[in-house]
This record gives sequence, C-alpha cells and structure tokens, in this order.
Amino acid sequence: MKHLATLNKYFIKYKWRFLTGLICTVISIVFSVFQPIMVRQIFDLLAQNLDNYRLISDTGLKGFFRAEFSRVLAFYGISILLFALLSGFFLYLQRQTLIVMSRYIEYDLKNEIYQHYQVLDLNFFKMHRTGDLMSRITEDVSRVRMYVGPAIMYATRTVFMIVIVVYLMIEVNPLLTLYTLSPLPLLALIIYYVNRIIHRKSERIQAQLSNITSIAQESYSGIRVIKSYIQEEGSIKHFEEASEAYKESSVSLAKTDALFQPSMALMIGLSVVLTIFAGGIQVINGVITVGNLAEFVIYVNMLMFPFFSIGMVASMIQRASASQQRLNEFLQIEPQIKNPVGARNITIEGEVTFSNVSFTYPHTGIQAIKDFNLTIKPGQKIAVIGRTGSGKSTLAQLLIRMYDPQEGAVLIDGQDIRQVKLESLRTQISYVPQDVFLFSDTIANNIRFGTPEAGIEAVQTAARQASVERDILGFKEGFDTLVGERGVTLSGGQKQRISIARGLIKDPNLLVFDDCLSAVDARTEKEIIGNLYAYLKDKTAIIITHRIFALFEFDKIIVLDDGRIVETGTHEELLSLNGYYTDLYARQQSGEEEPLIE
Ligand SMILES: Nc1ncnc2c1ncn2[C@@H]1O[C@H](COP(=O)(O)OP(=O)(O)OP(=O)(O)O)[C@@H](O)[C@H]1O
Repeated sequence: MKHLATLNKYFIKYKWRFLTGLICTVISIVFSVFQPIMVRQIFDLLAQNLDNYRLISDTGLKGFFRAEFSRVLAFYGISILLFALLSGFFLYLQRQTLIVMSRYIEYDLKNEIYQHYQVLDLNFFKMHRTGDLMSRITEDVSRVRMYVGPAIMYATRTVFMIVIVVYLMIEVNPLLTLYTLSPLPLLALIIYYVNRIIHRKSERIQAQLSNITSIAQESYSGIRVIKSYIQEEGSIKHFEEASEAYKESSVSLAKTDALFQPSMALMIGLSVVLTIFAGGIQVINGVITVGNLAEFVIYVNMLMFPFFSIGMVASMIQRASASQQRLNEFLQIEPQIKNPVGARNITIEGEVTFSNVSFTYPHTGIQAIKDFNLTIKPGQKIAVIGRTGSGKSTLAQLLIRMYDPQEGAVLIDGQDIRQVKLESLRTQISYVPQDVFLFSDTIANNIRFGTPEAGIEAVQTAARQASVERDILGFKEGFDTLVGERGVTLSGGQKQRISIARGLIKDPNLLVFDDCLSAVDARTEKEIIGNLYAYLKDKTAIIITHRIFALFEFDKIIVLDDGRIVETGTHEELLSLNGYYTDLYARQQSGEEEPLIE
C-alpha cells in the first residue's frame, strides 16, 4: 500500500473532482436506502389493514378502503421510483467524477513516465528490454488506474453502503442482522481468491497473446528469409504451438469464469434463505413485522455487491501496488548523463580534444577506449579507421555525451563537455549514426527531424548534398512520401542518405559520420564524398569508416585497434609506415576487403 502513496499528489491535484465524487457516492446511497424503508411501510400497512378490510361487509366502505389503498400504494410507488431516479442520477455523477478523474490521472502518469524515458540515458535503455519499457507505460499504468478509479469508487461505495445499511438493520433487529450477514464475509473471501485466480490466468493469457503477436510480427518482417530458406512449415508449427498454449489457458479461464457467477448466486441465495428463515421465526415470535422481513431481504441484496467488491477491490489494490512499486523504482532512476549545476551554453567552433580518455561500458564491463589522446583543430577532417569492435563508434558516443568516460575528459573548444548544457552541445553537433532509424513519417519530416523549423528548400538542399534528392523525386509523392510500414520501403542506401541529409540540414560546425556509407554503392559514395567536400569546407568532421577513402584528403587518419591509436598520419604517411593501414589498403585493392573508393 505504501507504494500507492505516491499517487496522493494526483488526488490533491484533482481534489474537487475527488470530493464531489465522494459526496455523490454518499448521496446516491442515502437515496437508495429509502426503497427498503418504504417497502417495509407498505408491507406493514397492508398487513395491519388487510384483516379489517376482509371483515368489512359494507361494499361502500370496501370501495372507500380500496381507493384509499390504491392512493397510498401509488404514492409509495411514485416515491420509490423518484428515489431510485435520484440515486441513479448521483450514481451517474459519481462515475462521471471518479472514473473521469482516473482517466486524467492515467493521462498524467503516462506523460510523466514518457518524459522520464526521454531524460534517461542510453545505458538505461541498453539494460532494459523494450517489452518491459512498453509494459510500464501500458499495463502498469492501467493497473494503477484501476486503483485511482474503480477501486476507490467501489471501496467508498462499499464502506458507506455497509455502514448505512448495517446501521439500519441493527436498528430493526441486531440478532437477525447477525444471521443475515454471517455468509457475507465468506463471500468476500471467496471472491478475493477467485479474482486472484482469474487475474493470474488472465495475465498468463496476456503474455501468451503478446508472444503470438511477436511471432506473427517477426514472421511478417522476416518473410523473405522464411521463404528463401523454405521454413514455412516450421514457422506454421511454431505459431501453432504458441496458439495451442494460448487456447489451453483461455479454456481454463473460461472454466473458472463459469464458476464465478453461479457461486455468487449461491451465496446470495443462501443469505436470502437465512434471512427469510431466521426472520420468519422472528415474525412469528412477534419480534419484527412482515415489513421488516421484506426490508431485510432488500438490505441483503443491497449488501451483496459491496461485499462482493471487497474481494475485487482488495485484489485490484494489490495489483496496483505492485505496478506502482515498479513505476516508483523507475521514476526514481536518475539519469547519469545530465546537466551539471551551473551548466554553460557553448558556441562550438570545432576544436575537439580527447584527453587521456578511458571508457568501459558499465553493464558489460567491456573496455572500449583505453587512454586515448587526440586533438582535432577547427576545420580539420579526421578519419577514424579500424577493424570491427575497435572502439570507433564509442568515440562518437563519448563526443555527443551519450556516455561519460570513467577517466580523462572530452573537451570541445577547450571546455569539458560535462560542464556544458546537453541541449547546447547536441544541437551544435550533427551525428549520423551507424544504425539508421527513420520514423513513420514523410521523408521531408524525417530529414528536418532535428530542425523542425526548416523549410522545404533547406530539406531539398540537404537531400541534394546527401545525393538522395534524385531518388526522392522518383517517388510519386516526392518529399511527402511516407516512410516505413504505411509508406514506401526504402533501400538500405536510401535510408543511409536520408539519415545523412538529416545531419547536414542542421549545418553545424562539428559533424560525426559513423560508418554511414556502408550500404551505398561506389558511384554514389563518390558523389556524396564530392558533395561533402564542399559542404565540410570550414567545418570540423570526424568520419568513422571501415574503408579507406583515398580520394578524400583527410588532415589526419587515425587507425584504432582495441580502443587505442595504433597508427596516425595522412594517407601517404600511413602507407609509408607499412603497418595495419598499408595492409588494409593492400587488401582493399586486391578486393579481399571491401573495395577501395577511387
Ligand atoms: N552499448 C554497448 N554496450 C556494451 N558494449 C558495447 C556497446 N557498444 C559497443 N560495445 C563494445 O565496445 C567495443 C567497441 O565497440 P564499437 O561499437 O565502438 O566498435 P566499432 O569500432 O565502432 O565497431 P564497428 O566497426 O563494428 O561498428 C566492442 O567490443 C563492443 O562489443
């Protein structure tokens, strides 16, 4: 329960709705208890006067009696109807306030979680599975909503209903109250356990359903691989197995569900029988009236749902508490990469220094960069080359502060980037990552992703510089073509070039290209490099690559191996060293490695 205390801030935020909801609950209950009271009065009136009526032989008097009875019955009938309407109206208001409040809280909570996801650093996302992250914002929030909405509503209703009705019952006869209420706690207990079983089974079904969905999703995405390896049969079998498990669980849930309603009816029937039996004896003994007995039968029915909801609410609260605990733990995670106190803005000129930098990925313990030193002057073009896993991308990640080094510092224009405002740093560096990611949006919006204010001319220029404009204009909708599932399927090279255009449109002084030409053909690569030459004229650029671009005159080429610089120099200087670079160059030329671009 203590975990749910975090939600109190929302009850305070929506205090007026909350209070109105509680008041409406009480009013609705008060109006509803008039019904049994009036039924009692009618029964007693009839019981008291029926004998007298039968004894009257005078037809005129009989007619008068009957008319009088009809009038009284009509009055009670209309009153009961009126009170039922009023009770129903306030019930409506209660739902309008409390359930609507729970939807507002759900909205706030989802936003709070999403905002927290946005501030958390890369390390967090590496350590958690996407499914887990998704379920926080969907399942956990919806369970918590069940607490702030329905659970609170049912709990308040239950408390007030039990207090008011039991008070009225005791007023009539405490002993009969005891008899009548005796099966009800048992009912609450049974409901609680049955509910837990139902939820456990529902959760299993939910997990199996999402398994089926992922299997289907994966097979749609991988349909080309499935078909080319003739694995259709295997894929069908895999799906059938998952479906079978889902079916078994669903049938099992249906069986439990089927028991639920009849057990409820049995409990209600038991209570009514007990009331009539014990109450009948009390009536014969003259302790209570026939009206009281009728009144009690209605009370028992009125108490059924509240007792039933005790079990339901208890299990709702339990589940919400577990979910809120998960949410609290998550919301308390502080991002490791954040703005320090007194963070400064920076206007990047383009000087980059790695000073004795060592970095180990925290969750794997892999040391990717070891005592790394490098200075890049403003306007210089640097190539970082090295075999796979040598630490090239890690350098880029450190430069845009996706991670902080454990030792040493990364400086831009002489300032330690840990002292600079993150937004200021990242808006002035264009980073084109190795893994391209395009959003399900138009090509134009994908290009202007980091600069939403950019006009279509700027988008077109960036596309031209990235040598992708021709491809885009070839699509029917041009720059308005939708990308992804709802739109066209782009080739790997087209995606890479759109991603490059996204980096170029920012027009910063410092750019990092992380192996982002791997999927384009040699001719296009040459074209892009030609365009980049002009574009990068006064800018600082770090180009991470597997391949040697002999055409591009780099100020410095750095050869990285196992997180360390093993060779450094210009193309000619490195060739004269007869080392790793020469070897790579020779292999590229002989076609053993990827081809040399010339
Ligand atoms: N997010 C990560 N978490 C843990 N370890 C990582 C992560 N990214 C990279 N590594 C590890 O750090 C080392 C350097 O990886 P990095 O991606 O920097 O190499 P790279 O030279 O860019 O390789 P490639 O050319 O294949 O992209 C590798 O051993 C890799 O397994």
